[in-house]
Amino acid sequence: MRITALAGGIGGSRFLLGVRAALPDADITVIGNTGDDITLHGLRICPDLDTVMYTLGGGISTERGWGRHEETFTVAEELAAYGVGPAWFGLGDRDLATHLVRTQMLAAGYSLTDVTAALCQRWQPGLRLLPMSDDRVETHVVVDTEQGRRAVHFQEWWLRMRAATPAQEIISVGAEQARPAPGVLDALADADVVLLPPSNPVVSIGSILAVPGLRAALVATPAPVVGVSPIIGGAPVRGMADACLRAIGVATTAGAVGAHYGARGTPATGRSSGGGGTSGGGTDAAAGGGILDGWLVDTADTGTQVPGVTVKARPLLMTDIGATVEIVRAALELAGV
Ligand SMILES: C[C@H](OP(=O)(O)O)C(=O)O
Repeated sequence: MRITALAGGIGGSRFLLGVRAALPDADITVIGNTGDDITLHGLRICPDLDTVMYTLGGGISTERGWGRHEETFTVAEELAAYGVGPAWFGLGDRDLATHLVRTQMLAAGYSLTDVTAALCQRWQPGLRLLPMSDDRVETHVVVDTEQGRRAVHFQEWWLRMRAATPAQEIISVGAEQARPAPGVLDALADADVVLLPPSNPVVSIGSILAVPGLRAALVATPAPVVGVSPIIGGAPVRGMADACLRAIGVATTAGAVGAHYGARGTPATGRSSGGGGTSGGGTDAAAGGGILDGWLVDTADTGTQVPGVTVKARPLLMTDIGATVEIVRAALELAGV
């Protein structure tokens, strides 16, 4: 079976562990979010791609959910001693090696797709990890500060501001010019099933959908498309998705997020921009419309309805790998595969 999943970082990776365990023989392709990417100290850092790679490759810090296990932070401490920040970004020593390799390869002319494949040679995640685009797309957040309105990088808003400063707007800078990375559109067209893990619907899945052509490929694929709600009982399972949803005028409920994704082929209600949550991918709106055939919600949200979408309720907490496998099986059952 060919499974294609769109994924952010921590939530997406935990779900993917379940996909791999549920279907060890499946051909799994992951289209990873690169909107969180940032350049620090001259290094290109791809937090979500690395979280998928480390989690599936057994190198993740399971306590933190991001970065390497058995990590040290000597370089970050030395930088701080020079007064060089930002202190809010956790740059570990082991992790640094990944960014050095990536930056060196990008500078030598390799694409992010090639670099990601090369890094995965080491980690053997058991799936094909593709960046959503080889072109640079960065999520920026418009906030009001004492110095006035300004745009900050998503990482600064998420990590330094803890998403506590209301986002006036979330923008996918560069999305309109971005092209899907090689293999991305084929992975959607050739899939037997497409899964949307319980990743952040705005800054993870929304960023991926902001790449022109991605939404249209989801609408057009003959494969069923099933999503798993990241919202349970009116709150995000983890992360600060509520702050992101507020910014795009979508309520923090499983039903509202399902309607935001929308029934496949129909104009989705509640979707505030063509980019699927973030603005900047607006040119894709013409090819727009909803993307879901099925929507899995938690039993806390039993009774949720999304017009045109088959909704099923079951426990959605990914407490351990066994529970996650059962969620994946329910998603596949909903997809009818
Ligand atoms: C819900 C979210 O999942 P991600 O978008 O990182 O996959 C998170 O873990 O913050």
